[in-house]
Amino acid sequence: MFDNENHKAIFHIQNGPTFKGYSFGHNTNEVVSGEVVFTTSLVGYPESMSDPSYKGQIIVFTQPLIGNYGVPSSVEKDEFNLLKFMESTKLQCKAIIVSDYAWEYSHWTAKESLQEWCVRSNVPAVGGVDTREVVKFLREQGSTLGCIVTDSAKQDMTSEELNALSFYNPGLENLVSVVATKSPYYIKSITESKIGATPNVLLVDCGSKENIVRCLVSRGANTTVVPYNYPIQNIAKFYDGIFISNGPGDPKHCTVTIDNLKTILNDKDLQDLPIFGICLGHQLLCLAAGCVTEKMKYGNRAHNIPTLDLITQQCIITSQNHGYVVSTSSLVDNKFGFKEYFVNLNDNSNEGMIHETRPIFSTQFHPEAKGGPQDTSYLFDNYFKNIFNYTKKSNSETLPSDLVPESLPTERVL
Ligand SMILES: NC(=O)CC[C@H](N)C(=O)O
Repeated sequence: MFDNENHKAIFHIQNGPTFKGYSFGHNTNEVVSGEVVFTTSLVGYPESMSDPSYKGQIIVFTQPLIGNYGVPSSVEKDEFNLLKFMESTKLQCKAIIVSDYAWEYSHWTAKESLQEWCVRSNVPAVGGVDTREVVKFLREQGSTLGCIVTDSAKQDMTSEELNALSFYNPGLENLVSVVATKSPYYIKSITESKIGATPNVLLVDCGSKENIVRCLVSRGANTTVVPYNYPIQNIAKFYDGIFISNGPGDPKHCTVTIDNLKTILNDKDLQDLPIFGICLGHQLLCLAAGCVTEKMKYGNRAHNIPTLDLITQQCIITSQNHGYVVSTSSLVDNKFGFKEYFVNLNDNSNEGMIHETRPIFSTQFHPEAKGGPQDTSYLFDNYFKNIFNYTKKSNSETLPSDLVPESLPTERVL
């Protein structure tokens, strides 16, 4: 369908090297820029590229051959009315960089090529780049901004000219407000919960991956999803558990969510309420508990990161995608009673926290694993054990009218 194997493209890292390759995605007269990050995952490019946490980022895939199994349907739904293959309704990252683009693809789920997906989503894609060289630079220099030039008339730009361009920096923006649902929606579980009564979970959407919702409803929870800035402290008492999702950007931009969580942590009537957070959700919970987050040199993005469970002393292999991290020292002697739960065995960075007595824990890695190994799905089971042990203090109040399940949409509101 496309014949742009010879369409030249430039990938330039701000104040760093320039790579000349070919464009196999969206071609534009404009220069496209963002934060350059690399992932060492071997599979799962459709899941990564549709993960809202990658908003504003240019993903460099170190797996040299990308595109060989095509792209599955971006609209097909499963039995819960959730997207079957994608982690959100859109291709979320700013652009992609690969070594070798596979012009031919084959897979039973494939509906289109990676090129077709990128072109119709207006996402630039550059092939023919020495991605090993890119990673060597980023590991020394740290994550940095970069740009892509696909305009044929601009292929002679010098690195001085490229450095003089203005680069978009996603770290400066509250991207959670861009990707999160705009108003509440509701997913009814059609699975029998293991304990008879169907629990009701409140999911705080900061840019949730579709599989996080699936991990909840497939275990039997009716799930109400609310935007990141919804005043959850006022409605937490109506639910059997709170869940805080993943999401893009610097966690410090989500001050509303942090403040709301702080109120919940301090509420005497909610001391037994189960809470679970993943990635950005972990960072927000930690910030609410008085911890500190910082930007990592180049982040952890991979599907095989060894992590130690400090309670069982077992090593688990985890799926990760983050550029910020909770400072471990800020978890020591935590005034809310939290302690470190998991630690990264590659770089010793924090991978989770757990409360000493309350049913609250969170992880920096991704137990929902799309893509990635499912070693840590037991954490969703532990969350459900907490939910089943929790007996809500009976309250005679009724649910606010904007959260009555029957009147809510059944998919995210964008
Ligand atoms: N996957 C995520 O939730 C990422 C969290 C946060 N945006 C980070 O990069 O650290």
